[in-house]
Amino acid sequence: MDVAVGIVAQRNNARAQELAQTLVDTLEREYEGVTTVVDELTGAAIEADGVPIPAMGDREFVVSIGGDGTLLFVAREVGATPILGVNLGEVGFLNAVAPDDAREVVTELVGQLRETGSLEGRKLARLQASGADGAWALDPALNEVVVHGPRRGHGGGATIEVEIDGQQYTTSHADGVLVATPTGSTAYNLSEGGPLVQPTADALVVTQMAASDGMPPLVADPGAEIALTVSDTETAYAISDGHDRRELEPPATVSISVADEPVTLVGPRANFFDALEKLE
Ligand SMILES: NC(=O)c1ccc[n+]([C@@H]2O[C@H](COP(=O)([O-])OP(=O)(O)OC[C@H]3O[C@@H](n4cnc5c(N)ncnc54)[C@H](O)[C@@H]3O)[C@@H](O)[C@H]2O)c1
Ligand SMILES: Nc1ncnc2c1ncn2[C@@H]1O[C@H](COP(=O)(O)OP(=O)(O)OP(=O)(O)O)[C@@H](O)[C@H]1O
Repeated sequence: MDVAVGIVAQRNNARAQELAQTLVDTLEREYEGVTTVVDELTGAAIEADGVPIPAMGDREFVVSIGGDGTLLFVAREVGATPILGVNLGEVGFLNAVAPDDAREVVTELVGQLRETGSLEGRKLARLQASGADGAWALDPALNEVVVHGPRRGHGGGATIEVEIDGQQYTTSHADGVLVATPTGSTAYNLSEGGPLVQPTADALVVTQMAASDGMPPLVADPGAEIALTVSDTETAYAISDGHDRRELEPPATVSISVADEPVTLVGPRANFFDALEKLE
């Protein structure tokens, strides 16, 4: 079969752009029937034609070269298209492949596609967050959805009630409340005292942020319908993966549950316990 591969390099990162060039050269020169396309910024840097990243949605897979932020960004843009994460960032928790191994892994994936017509991927759950009656929705979150008051710290919080499947879990004054996926458990959730979750576990985590009268972080059923109601403040925000942000008009309720469409990662799986060392 013909194979089409998308490649996104972290912007302003010459090393990432060079690796993108190497992958383009390797795949286009050494393999017949394989086409590559890069994103617009990478294209400008390596003097190739680039396409908007959402247009890579019809590729067999997309290579994200950069840090965790770049992978989160690519995942937002390409939806269900499988992603291979190559780590050129500082933490690189979501990206299992080292730059020196990228060529080999990419060619292996192309080989697999040609032999079997498909790729074995791992599905990572995302969260959907929406306002009352579905009036608005955030981009699906791979890490977490945060609802917080006007700002972090003294005097910046709000009262936030947490309901799980219609039952109250806790109400407290807090900087915010976050709902994390297993993937996101090692990110913001960890800084706020939430538990680490093994990536193969099917669960959601609800963690209060600097609550004055809080409850322990809760590991919730993946099917849970979570409602966060924010009050006693002029403004508040709901944020997906630190990027897609919605200003709320309190009192306001944000409904959070597992999204229909997961992210699919391909390539070698990072060893979770080894990867934890990166967080220290
Ligand atoms: N205090 C905090 O820990 C804090 C505050 C804000 C945002 N964040 C995280 O940053 C994410 C957005 O990432 P970005 O790179 O666009 O922003 P960013 O540039 O602010 O990076 C935040 C850091 O989080 C790391 N990170 C992201 N996802 C991770 C994961 N699943 N496991 C371990 N580390 C991870 C990144 O490598 C980076 O070091 C948000 O989803 C949130 O989880 C963390
Ligand atoms: N090729 C690109 N085209 C457009 N925007 C990009 C591109 N690459 C990265 N970005 C933007 O940069 C952000 C990610 O970069 P960020 O500085 O957070 O680095 P990172 O991948 O997390 O690496 P590090 O770990 O070094 O911080 C994305 O959210 C996106 O907005």
